[in-house]
Amino acid sequence: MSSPVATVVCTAAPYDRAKAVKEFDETKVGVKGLVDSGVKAIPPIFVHPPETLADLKREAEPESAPEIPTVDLGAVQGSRAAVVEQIRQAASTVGFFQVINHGVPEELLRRTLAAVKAFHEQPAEDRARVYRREMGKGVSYISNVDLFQSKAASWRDTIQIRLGPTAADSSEIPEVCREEVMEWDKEVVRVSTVLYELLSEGLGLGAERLREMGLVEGRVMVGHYYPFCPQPDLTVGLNSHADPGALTVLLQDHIGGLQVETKQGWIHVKPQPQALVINIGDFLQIISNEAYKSAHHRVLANHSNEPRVSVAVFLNPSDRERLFGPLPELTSTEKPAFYRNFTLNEFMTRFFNKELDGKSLTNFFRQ
Ligand SMILES: O=C(O)CCC(=O)C(=O)O
Ligand SMILES: [Fe+2]
Repeated sequence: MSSPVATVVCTAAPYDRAKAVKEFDETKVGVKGLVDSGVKAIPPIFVHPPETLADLKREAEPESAPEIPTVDLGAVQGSRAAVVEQIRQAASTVGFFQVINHGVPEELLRRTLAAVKAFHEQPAEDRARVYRREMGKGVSYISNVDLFQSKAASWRDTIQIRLGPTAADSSEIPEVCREEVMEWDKEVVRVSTVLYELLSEGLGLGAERLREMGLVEGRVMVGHYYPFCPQPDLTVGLNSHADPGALTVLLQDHIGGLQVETKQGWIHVKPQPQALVINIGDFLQIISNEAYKSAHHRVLANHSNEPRVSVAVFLNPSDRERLFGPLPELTSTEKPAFYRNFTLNEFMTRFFNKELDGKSLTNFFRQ
């Protein structure tokens, strides 16, 4: 007699990722809400594929580890040419540098980080009120800008505030951070104007060239909050990406976790009290005809008990319908334009319809 054949009945429903993502989004309280609920393991929607995880680099680095350059902006008074050269060098290689002596009062750096932290640590119902994916009036609180496009979600929440050319109405900006965001914006405008002048000179152009293209006017601020992650080796804080805009001015707290991809591999952007981190975006790589380079960067999931806070302001041209491409002064028969012309609308639509996992500029290569 043959033995009875066991029939295995699988009662567990197959895992429905799309449903889990939607349910998470509908909580409207982000990763912070999960942490507050006491999760000890990260939900499966946050687990990244093995190829992403294998490449993460968390180990402590030796003292001799490479670092991104630090430029002393205060030295402009002594030797402007030397500062232009340091910035040109950084912008044309790693695409990332830190600036010190930028003139922003230390207490404003501290207050801005504290205000963004306070926004994210408000009672859940206060955050949920501004949780939305559309920028609408110019303020939106979301977890993962690419939540519905990405293969895996990241351990991070964000408040986005439009600062220009049409800024969010100040009454729309949550009161806990309103004053600080507005003061911060003024300082970013001042510092980025100086940086564009130095970057223009580094390209051999007149100091006003980049600024006159309106590259300080289109501004969006993001205030990121990276809560403690119980399983930091299974996810990331922010996927590897290059910023699409012209220039990014970033303020980070003391926790660390930001890394940039260089010829020597991924290196840490070490928190320096009072420094601002500056990076070149794809747009500036294109208009400089690759004299300046945007770089891939990412943030590791935060394993510290203290949350990590960072505030980035993305600087873009204000005119979204104008045609942009490599500047004619930077192209020649020996160095023809590497990219075709495009409008910022076309460029940004391409960026936001995909996962944050790489460069968008390959779509704009000249055929
Ligand atoms: O949080 C950080 O340090 C980096 C943020 C960033 O790269 C971005 O918002 O594009
Ligand atoms: Fe970025």
